Amino acid sequence: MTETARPSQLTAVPNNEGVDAAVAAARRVVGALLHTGDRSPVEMAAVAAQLDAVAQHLERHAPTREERLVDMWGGEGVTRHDPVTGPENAVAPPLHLDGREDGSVEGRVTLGLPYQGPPGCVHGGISALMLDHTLGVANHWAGDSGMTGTLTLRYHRPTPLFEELVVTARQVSVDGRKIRTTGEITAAGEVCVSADGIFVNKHLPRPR
Ligand SMILES: CCCCC/C=C\C/C=C\C/C=C\C/C=C\CCCC(=O)SCCNC(=O)CCNC(=O)[C@H](O)C(C)(C)COP(=O)(O)OP(=O)(O)OC[C@H]1O[C@@H](n2cnc3c(N)ncnc32)[C@H](O)[C@@H]1OP(=O)(O)O
Repeated sequence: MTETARPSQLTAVPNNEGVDAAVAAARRVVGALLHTGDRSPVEMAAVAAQLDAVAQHLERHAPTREERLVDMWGGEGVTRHDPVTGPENAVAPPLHLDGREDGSVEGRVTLGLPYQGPPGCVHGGISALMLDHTLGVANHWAGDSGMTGTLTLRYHRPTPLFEELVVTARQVSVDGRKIRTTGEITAAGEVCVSADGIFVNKHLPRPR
């Protein structure tokens, strides 16, 4: 194999400390709020006050938005903030993607109640989000990448919550600036959602 020197981890690995640890706790809070709901003895007004106090503390010590944007895009490697894989983003499931030697990328994730659409199943927009991102990362892994121009999805069967999902994607072709990419989400070996994307080779400048 000639590719062993290439890093195959295409998404940021969470540090179990710093903001990543706080974000993991925030994800837990989001899940716990949804699981608890209003029909519990929990005093939600007190919970709201505690959470507001945490938010206020963070806001007081945050850099400006412009500074933060520069910081977010400072590294040349993988992003830590995106809403699919980002360990700094509490709304990210998070999905962790690895590059495979056959040129495709693969990630595994189990989603809970915050991502529910139909009863007990993943919201179709969340599937679209994961596939859009995974197709984008597959392009990055293949070498030619760009912005999503058209993303076509087929929902074959409901995508289950609370079960391991495998999200895969691969670049199919590059024709000038147009990049074709496909991917799918499977559960227990069955295809739940498949995606065909046309990406256009364009990159917005990083904030400086
Ligand atoms: C978020 C994290 C990013 C991290 C990046 C850095 C490192 C991280 C490492 C790994 C991660 C890698 C990747 C990131 C993962 C996911 C990425 C997320 C994807 C997105 O979330 S991205 C946001 C949504 N996306 C937009 O916000 C696009 C808005 N839009 C535009 O910016 C323009 O509209 C554009 C650029 C689409 C085209 O504009 P343009 O002027 O450059 O194109 P032009 O007219 O020159 O056409 C040239 C040829 O493309 C064909 N063509 C044109 N438009 C098309 C379309 N829509 N569909 C199909 N084909 C189309 C024409 O037909 C022609 O084809 P032909 O040559 O054959 O005639």
